[in-house]
Parts: sequence; structure tokens; C-alpha cells
Amino acid sequence: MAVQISPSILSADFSRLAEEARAVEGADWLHVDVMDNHFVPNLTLGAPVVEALSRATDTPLDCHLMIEDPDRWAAGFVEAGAGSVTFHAEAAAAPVRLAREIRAKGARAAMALKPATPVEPYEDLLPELDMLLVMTVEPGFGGQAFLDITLPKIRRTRELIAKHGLEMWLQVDGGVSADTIERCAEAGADVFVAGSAVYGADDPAAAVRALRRQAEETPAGAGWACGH
Ligand SMILES: O=C(CO)[C@H](O)[C@H](O)COP(=O)(O)O
Ligand SMILES: [Co+2]
Repeated sequence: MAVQISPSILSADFSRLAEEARAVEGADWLHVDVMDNHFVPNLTLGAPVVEALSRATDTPLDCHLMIEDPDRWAAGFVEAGAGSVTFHAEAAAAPVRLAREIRAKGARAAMALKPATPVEPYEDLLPELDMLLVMTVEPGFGGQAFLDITLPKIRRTRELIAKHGLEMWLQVDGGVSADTIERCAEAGADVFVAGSAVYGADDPAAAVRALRRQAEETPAGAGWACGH
């Protein structure tokens, strides 16, 4: 499992979006939170801003769609330049068809689970996905406290990925910081979204490097490989 860091632009200064996108040089992805004030009680940005971001940075865009009816909107985010598009399991009407459409359009397809949504009902669907996102806060806002209750689900997801011999990535998003990243890495996550921990730092690029080092130095899968 290679560690990847995906800083969330949600915690950046929106009046300087292009500059902020370039301030995390060295990050693997730039995480873009799309919220529609229906699926979550917050409203952020849409495909035109994703298109502008894709022109502002060479870092690939990791679009996290917290919207209703992703079946209708996801393809537009691939066309806007997203390298990865994540839809929520709770919102998708036809997740298999949607994942196939995202892949056919040339992006990585990912599915997200809110903290109370179990992974088990989706076991047979995992081969259709390039990444599963386990939310470690309730989606909707940056800067929330990490929910430890999500750790067992991260472990179970990693076990399912191993059981099926899949190459898919396991992302965590919400409250990931120097205080919590080791718990996530131990549980089996390999892609780490961090908003306030990166953009709240004096040097965002240095914060990305520090988080990466911490995750890489955590014994990979220490919390799941031995069956705990
Ligand atoms: O999807 C999200 C919120 O719904 C954000 O990606 C997440 O909250 C990142 O911010 P922070 O690291 O500050 O929690
Ligand atoms: Co997000």
C-alpha cells in the first residue's frame, strides 16, 4: 500500500483558489468537496470551479460529490477535469452503472460511506470501484473532530479488499491530522484527505510532507493484518 495525501481545498482561502491549489505541491491529489445543500447542509462549488482548478494546477483532482442524484451529475465532473470522482452510496440510484460510467469517461471511480453506513452490503460491488472512501466525520463541513467509531469499518473494509485480492485504494476523510493519521493507517487506510490540518498550517506543503512521513512510518495494516 503506497501512502497518498489529498489536501482538501475546502479549508483553503477561496479568494485565492488557484494559488492555494498550487500551495500543496507534492500532494498526490487535490480533494475537491462538492456540496449541494440537499445531501449535506452546506453549499460549495460545482463543475465550472473544478474546470478552473484543473487549469490552475497539475495535481490531479479528487472530486468528492456530496450531492443528491450523482447518477446525473458525476460525468460532468469527469468532463471538467477530475481524475477521480467519488459518489456517496447513500445517494446513488445505480452505483454499478455510475461507477462504470465514470471509468468509461476516463476517471477513477470511488464510492463513499457516511459513518453510519456499513460496508458489508457493498462487498460484491467493490471490484467495480477504484477506491472506497470511509467518512471519518459526518459529511458537510471541514474542521470537525475525527470519529473513532469509524476505525472498525476501516479495518473491515481493508479485510474485504484483501479477501477479494483487489488493488483498490481505501481513503479516509474528516478530522485527519497529525493526531489521528496513525490510527487510520494502522486500520488499513492508504489515501488520506486532510483539510484544516494542511491549509490551517503555516506551510501547507510541509504539512503534506509531515503527514505522509507519519503515515509511512506507521506499520502498514498493523491493526488489521493480524486479525484485530
Ligand atoms: O468531505 C469533507 C467534509 O464533508 C472534507 O473533505 C473534510 O471535512 C476535510 O476537512 P478536515 O480535514 O478539516 O476535516
Ligand atoms: Co471530502
